[in-house]
Amino acid sequence: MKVTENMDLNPVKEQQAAETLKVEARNLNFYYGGFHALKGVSLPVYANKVTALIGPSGCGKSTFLRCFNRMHDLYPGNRYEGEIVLQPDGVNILDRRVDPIEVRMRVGMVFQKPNPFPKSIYENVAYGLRIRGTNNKSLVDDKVEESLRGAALWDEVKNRLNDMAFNLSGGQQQRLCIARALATDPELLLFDEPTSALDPIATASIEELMTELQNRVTILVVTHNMQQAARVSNYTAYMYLGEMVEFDLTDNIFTKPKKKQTEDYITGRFG
Ligand SMILES: Nc1ncnc2c1ncn2[C@@H]1O[C@H](COP(=O)(O)OP(=O)(O)OP(=O)(O)O)[C@@H](O)[C@H]1O
Repeated sequence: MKVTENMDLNPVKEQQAAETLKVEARNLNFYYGGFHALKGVSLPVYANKVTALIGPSGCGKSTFLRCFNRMHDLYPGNRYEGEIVLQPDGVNILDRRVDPIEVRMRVGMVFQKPNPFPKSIYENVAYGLRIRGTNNKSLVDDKVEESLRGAALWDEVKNRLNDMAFNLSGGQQQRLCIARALATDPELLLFDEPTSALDPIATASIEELMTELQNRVTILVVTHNMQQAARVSNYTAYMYLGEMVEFDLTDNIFTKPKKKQTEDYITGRFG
């Protein structure tokens, strides 16, 4: 390779430049009433990659994640400023004119504790399709199977689709919630500490699933577990007191962070 004077030799920048942006937070501020919880946060989220949000308790990870599907709209007094731009259409999903229900079809969410609806396994997965008005039985059947396969649950439940979802184990319930989120073909999946209520075996299967799902969806995950961030993510963002401190390739964050604050956190000296 011929090196010219102006050539950017920073491999991180080169790698990032080669990625496709799926969604980008731009100078995002968020307020719970009078409390300023997110302060000018910007973050690129690259398509078909896993991006992990880490940081000490209370730094705003969950608050930030919930902005991506307008979940804060459900409570009065909450206020966003700034933009979250979803590609490829460049729509600012925080724009009041954008329907939050439509946003939630494109941006799915999986919570810390598995939260299946009090319905059958089948109806849990079919739920989003029914909201969308898809009622054709064979279409719904196909989508339910495809989503359960996508969540690596099909083989375990194919003969008991009419059982209540609560009869499944915790790990199976979490995979069911992932299948439910996948059924509407989301472009972005948000995971809020998805394994903190699970045992190590169920945790490993969810982590494996996240890696497989990258082929079809972009993932943003909040985790307290730094080993998990290191195992599953391509990019990591470190937050502190409502601000974005550092964002980089996960390998760099864990081996050569640029900011001392990040280094102190990942080495366990603080937080
Ligand atoms: N509904 C709410 N009303 C007012 N303040 C809130 C609300 N939810 C969270 N906060 C505050 O916003 C800040 C960020 O909280 P958040 O839950 O986003 O942090 P976090 O990094 O996800 O924490 P943890 O890792 O403990 O889950 C905290 O100071 C918290 O007390």
